[in-house]
Amino acid sequence: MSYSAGSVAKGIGLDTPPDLCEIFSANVLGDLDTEGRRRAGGDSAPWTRVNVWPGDPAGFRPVWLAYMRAMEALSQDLMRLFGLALGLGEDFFADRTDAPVSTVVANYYYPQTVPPLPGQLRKGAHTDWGNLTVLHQDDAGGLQVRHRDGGWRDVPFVPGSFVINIGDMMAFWTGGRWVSTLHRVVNPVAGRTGARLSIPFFHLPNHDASVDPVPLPGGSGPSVPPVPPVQPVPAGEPVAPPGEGMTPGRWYAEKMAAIYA
Ligand SMILES: O=C(O)CCC(=O)C(=O)O
Ligand SMILES: [Fe+2]
Repeated sequence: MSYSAGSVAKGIGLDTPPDLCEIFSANVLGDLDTEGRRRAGGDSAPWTRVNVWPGDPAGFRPVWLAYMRAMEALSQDLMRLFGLALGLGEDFFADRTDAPVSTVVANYYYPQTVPPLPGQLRKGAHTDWGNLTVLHQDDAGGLQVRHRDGGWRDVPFVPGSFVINIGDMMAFWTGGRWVSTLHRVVNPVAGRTGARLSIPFFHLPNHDASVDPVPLPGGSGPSVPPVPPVQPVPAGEPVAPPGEGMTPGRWYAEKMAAIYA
């Protein structure tokens, strides 16, 4: 049921050793029949795979399905707020997100009993690929976000709360006005071997929605200086605007391919 998590930092061009993390993953489309999944865009797309559920513990599958439904509804509410915040109206994203290919993941950061390799983290620096991420984290600590001043800030555990990350799609749609949060999970201090668990829900648009920048009231483009890239990321921003013909589906598939290469 678990496998190597690959290296998420490869998604922004960093060549790092594998993340010290195991993953369980399920997609909102993964329980549809073959035809339902195929309609979501091509046989090889990652979100057209069948969900594989463990039989043990009993009740695992219905709990996760209910959680995915609740997270999808919360994410849709947030997208309506995003539309209002951008001056586009609450329904602006509706037809771009009415057949979402969202994914839920459980990240199990196992106890570290041997020293990490140079450059190896629980999860390397990356941005999330969707519209937004609703992240549940436990109190073990280690999640950090990149700050405009070039440093990293700890994201504290706040009981009963979620962490919301802006993803690549919001950065594309807003022409960089909203920044796709660069983040990572650092290793526990030497000798502290405790595990960590986090559960991000990656809210994705329709696989074939347009990701071209939309004209924003007040003008598009960055309103704040870009976050400095993590060295040795190639020059430019961590998330470069996609070329012609990019779709969320292709962006997601290409990032996945880089991460698990
Ligand atoms: O474990 C965390 O707190 C963050 C996980 C994460 O960034 C991810 O899975 O994309
Ligand atoms: Fe992430």
